[in-house]
Amino acid sequence: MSVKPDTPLLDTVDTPLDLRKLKPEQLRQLSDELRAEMISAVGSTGGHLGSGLGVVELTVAIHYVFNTPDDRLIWDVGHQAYPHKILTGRRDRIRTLRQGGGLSGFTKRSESEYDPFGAAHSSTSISAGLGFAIANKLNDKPGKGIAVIGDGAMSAGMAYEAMNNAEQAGNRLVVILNDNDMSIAPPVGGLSAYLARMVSSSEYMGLRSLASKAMSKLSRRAHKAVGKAEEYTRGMVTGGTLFEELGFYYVGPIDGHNLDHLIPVLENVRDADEGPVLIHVVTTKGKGYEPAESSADKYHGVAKFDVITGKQKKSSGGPPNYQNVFGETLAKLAETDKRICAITAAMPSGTGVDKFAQAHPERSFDVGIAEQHGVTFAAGLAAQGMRPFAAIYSTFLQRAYDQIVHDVAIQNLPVRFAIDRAGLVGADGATHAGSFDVTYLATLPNFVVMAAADEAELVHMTYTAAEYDDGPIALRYPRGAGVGVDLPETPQKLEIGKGRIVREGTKVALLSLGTRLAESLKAADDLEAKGLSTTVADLRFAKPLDTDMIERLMRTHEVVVTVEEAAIGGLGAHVLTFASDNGLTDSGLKIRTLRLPDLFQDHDAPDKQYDEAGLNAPHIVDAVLKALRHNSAGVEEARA
Ligand SMILES: Cc1ncc(C[n+]2csc(CCOP(=O)(O)OP(=O)(O)O)c2C)c(N)n1
Ligand SMILES: CC(=O)[C@@H](O)[C@H](O)COP(=O)(O)O
Ligand SMILES: [Mg+2]
Repeated sequence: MSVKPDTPLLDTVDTPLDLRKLKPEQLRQLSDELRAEMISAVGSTGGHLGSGLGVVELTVAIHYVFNTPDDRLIWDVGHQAYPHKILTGRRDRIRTLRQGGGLSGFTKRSESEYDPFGAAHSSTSISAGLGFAIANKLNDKPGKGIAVIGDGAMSAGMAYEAMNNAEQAGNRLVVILNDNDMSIAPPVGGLSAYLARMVSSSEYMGLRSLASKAMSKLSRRAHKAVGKAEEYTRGMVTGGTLFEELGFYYVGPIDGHNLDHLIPVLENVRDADEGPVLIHVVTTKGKGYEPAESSADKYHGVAKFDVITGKQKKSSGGPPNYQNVFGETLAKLAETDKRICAITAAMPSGTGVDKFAQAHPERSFDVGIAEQHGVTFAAGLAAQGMRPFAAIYSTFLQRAYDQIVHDVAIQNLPVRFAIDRAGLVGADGATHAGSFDVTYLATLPNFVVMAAADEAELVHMTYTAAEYDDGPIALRYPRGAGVGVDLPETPQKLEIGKGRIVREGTKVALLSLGTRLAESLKAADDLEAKGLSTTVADLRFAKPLDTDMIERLMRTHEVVVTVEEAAIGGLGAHVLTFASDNGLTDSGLKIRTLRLPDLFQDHDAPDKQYDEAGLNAPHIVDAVLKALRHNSAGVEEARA
């Protein structure tokens, strides 16, 4: 348990209206208390820590200077918005963050009028901010769009698409680039290097005298204030920055922890007649909490932790997680197969690609938050004879759907998709759930779609994908620990489109795809105990289906139930289509499809989410009994 900090000043602030009553000289104390409160809260819940710590002063300054909620403040990704939540009427629930029924770990429209736009996937803030700004302009309403976007999020194409369009917003759009020189991992690529040069270049520092030139492009009022602004900013870059070329007035870089710098610069920008403006703010991820500042990932995402020591309460021991199994298996395969490459879109540790990178740095590519580019890059590699694995979370792969269809599937290129975070993910909630990939991939001609039932299957599927050169192939697996089966010494090449019978019965057949296999086996035990002989098949492939096996089971069993951690339109839909196309439903066969519900499920513990989804063993049993019109004891009910 973390002790709640003493926060006398913060206790007087429930919303930004209270904050704006404070004197500027009180904001330092308020920020310190806000930081302590955030550390204490995340210590007791776990969650995203480093990013929020880095924007404490920025959060205070924005709400102090701008007229939120009428000025529409949009936090990119939203993982840094905990201090914002504390200052916008949600402090009383801050220790429910990411818990079932509690506050979301991201911004969410239904939570507060101070969250005008929901987020969690990155790089949407400038587009949305532009939308708010233009809507207000068209309706002659006051209110700017203020987008706060990190240097990592700035690597995505969408940010540039938005900036390319931003001029029409004029001074109603303010972009604040929060540059902490970190993504989840250290940031990559030319843009990151460019920002680092902007911040550190001695040439630039020597050009301070040109500050007034840059600032004079803003309003006359701002021009008058330029002396003050110049004094408070660390300097200004001459014209010609990338952002200026895109039509922004660039201001910065400024020290994002120094309120004496932040407040007057934000005031100037608020009052400027011209725009759009981009303020380049330099911060430190994890600021003000030593264990975070000194950790390699700056405590991006943490388990519950002891505030004094910073030690996280992570469970040790137990089965290896799927990510490590994938990364290590691929690294091993790549020792003898020089064509294997791995691609991650800014999630090297999350996907296990870091394991591959340690062994094969020259064949490992972190493309930044750029899933679309990552997929087409993989397509190019595949077209040139390489064996690329694009290791991307299911939810983030949604971004690259046209690239999947147009660049990969239509050209039938053998890109291997290692689809991580398949199924429900727990505390990150609906935005991060891997619900749709089976549906969106298995509908595409040429695709092979596999789902691992356990970590040993993941080894086999990784190998199978590596060896498959006939077209695109995907393997999906969930977040976290495996089920504890032995890992094979030698991976097997699976026959494409063939499932396996795990347990043979006669009356009920459960067709499982993915890690619901364990629940299906539990359900089978229960059904057997009720006298219902049950077959359990691990289909392995959503596409191509093992039609021989499915037809045999349909012809020999009374009830067939599909079970998958995927939305409607996945395995169940394909099995039903096959059955009806082939007349297998014409003679009284009972088919039921268990899948994720047709709604966006809120964050909670994964097992509870699966309970809510109706995908645990009791739900499978229930579906069978209902199909057979048996009561819960397995006794057949009289028909009306
Ligand atoms: C489309 C998409 N891809 C990947 C992620 C995973 N992700 C969340 S935060 C983050 C790093 C963001 O870095 P930055 O914008 O610099 O923010 P910081 O955490 O440094 O404050 C990544 C890669 C995501 N949320 N959305
Ligand atoms: C904000 C974000 O998108 C990531 O930080 C995400 O929360 C990571 O999720 P995992 O913990 O499953 O890697
Ligand atoms: Mg960053």
